[in-house]
Amino acid sequence: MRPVLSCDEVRRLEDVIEKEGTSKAELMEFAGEFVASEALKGNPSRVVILVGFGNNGGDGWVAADILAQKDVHVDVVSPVEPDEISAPLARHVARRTAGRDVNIVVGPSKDELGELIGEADLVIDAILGTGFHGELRPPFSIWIPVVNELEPTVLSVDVPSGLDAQTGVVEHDCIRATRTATMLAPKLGLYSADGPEYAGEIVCGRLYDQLDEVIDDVEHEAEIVDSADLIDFFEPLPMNINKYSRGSVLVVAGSATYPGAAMMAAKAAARAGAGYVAVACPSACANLVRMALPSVPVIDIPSDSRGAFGAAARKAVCKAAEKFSCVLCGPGITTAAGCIDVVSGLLKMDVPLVLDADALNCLAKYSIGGIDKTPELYRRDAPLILTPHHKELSRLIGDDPVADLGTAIEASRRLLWAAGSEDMIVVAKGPSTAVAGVEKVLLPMAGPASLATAGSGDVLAGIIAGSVAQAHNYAGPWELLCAYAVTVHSFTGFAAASRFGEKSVIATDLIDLIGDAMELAAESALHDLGVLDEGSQVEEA
Ligand SMILES: NC(=O)C1=CN([C@@H]2O[C@H](COP(=O)(O)OP(=O)(O)OC[C@H]3O[C@@H](n4cnc5c(N)ncnc54)[C@H](O)[C@@H]3O)[C@@H](O)[C@H]2O)[C@H](O)CC1
Ligand SMILES: [K+]
Repeated sequence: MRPVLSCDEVRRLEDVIEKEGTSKAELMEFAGEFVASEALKGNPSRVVILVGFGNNGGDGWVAADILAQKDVHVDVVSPVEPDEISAPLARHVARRTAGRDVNIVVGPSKDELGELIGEADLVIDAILGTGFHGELRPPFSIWIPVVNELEPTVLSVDVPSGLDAQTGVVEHDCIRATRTATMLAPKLGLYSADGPEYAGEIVCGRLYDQLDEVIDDVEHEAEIVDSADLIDFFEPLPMNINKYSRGSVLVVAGSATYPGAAMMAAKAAARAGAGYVAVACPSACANLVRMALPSVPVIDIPSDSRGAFGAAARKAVCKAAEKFSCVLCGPGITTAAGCIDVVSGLLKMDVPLVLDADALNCLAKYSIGGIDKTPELYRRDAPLILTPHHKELSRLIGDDPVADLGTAIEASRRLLWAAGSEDMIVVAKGPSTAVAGVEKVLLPMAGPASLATAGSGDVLAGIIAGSVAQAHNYAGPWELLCAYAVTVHSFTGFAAASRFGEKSVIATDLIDLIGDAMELAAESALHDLGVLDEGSQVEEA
């Protein structure tokens, strides 16, 4: 797993490194060397380097110096003369570079800037990094649209300029990078909100050779999960199993209005590998589910007058739930009184439980001011996995806003710290999904935008429940198991997008591709580990 840091954590890490004897000035030299080495990969003959007033610009000035020494024609575009640069370290390297064989262009007009970029093979964006806040000011608010309009190959330094490195939000405008060379560790904003759209491919410069020894001296906002980290989940099925010992899931879902949610979640749990999946749904939709899923037993639960779980549902559901290795509750249930009862009944049982969709809204409904204030509702001895999207997560914490990855992680931590349990996991769903546990927050590989389609969450909930059900002898951490399920879901998105077209994917397509997705994820893990070479992977896929 690879750490992702907040801006504060990066600053603390720089301080730790400085205490160990490597100054910030030296780090800037290493950052510039890394940028230059990334730039040279494309063998450019002309490079335009856009620099700002701060240390991000400093990295750009160092790279300019190195590239010029490698016989690359370098134009440095600066808002001011090197002597007028405000950050002392950056001013020092700018003055030094000014004495070398580089062409410095101070405050160009729009046309001059456009001409320079038009002639260049590569643009290096060293305008703004982690120090950028608020609204983009001139001249950068003028430069950035000129760059984007010409669509050159752009290498951004640390983060694309205009992106808030912490939140990933682009308020006004932002450089569209082909690649982002980030320093020491990726910043959270590269994975949040607008980050993935603007950052392009992310490469990380370690800068400091003893990074592994000091990186744990600061907290990590999150950790990126690579397929290789999930290798243990791709074991083939052992011979000596039966349908129950493989793992069983009870899907407590559906209503007269939303029978499809129960069908999709149940089928996904089975496709994810559970040997026995049953559905407990209101009698109002039981026959529909039976007809749609011939391989799935359906337990009739008393309905209310609208076809949702009724007053007698809690007892019937809890009795049925006793026999299963995992219970998934929520898809399509509504928030009727009987549903709230069912959720509270299941929470009192010590069965591994996944709460999704309306089960989360039921939980929010019967706690005042957010469930983080009423942890007794969900303190229990078996794994509890909550799978909220941003709106559901906001409801769970008393309607405080959850708008991006950073606020989703913060909200998840509020719930987890209140419960204080290693058995509780929040899968905070969004364009980048965070899997948060009390110990750590994981960022599994994000799927394509095609996954933003109705029912996609029911499929993910099914994959999670199916995976938990199979984890009999699993010693944890549960975060990693959920990260595996999220990764498989992401791969279903890629597989479905290539088969049906990016815009045409619907949730039911994903279910039948879960098996393919598991194979793609396994191949990607073997490739990461160097067991499969590039050629064989392409052949297999
Ligand atoms: N992480 C590391 O170990 C290293 C990082 N380095 C680089 O340093 C930058 C951070 O540098 P800093 O000087 O703190 O900030 P910036 O260069 O990003 O920007 C500050 C600069 O920008 C101006 N500014 C701020 N907001 C705006 C705005 N809204 N509009 C216009 N201008 C704005 C402000 O006036 C400041 O002058 C980090 O990203 C790395 O690239 C080091 O090289 C060492 C290693
Ligand atoms: K930048």
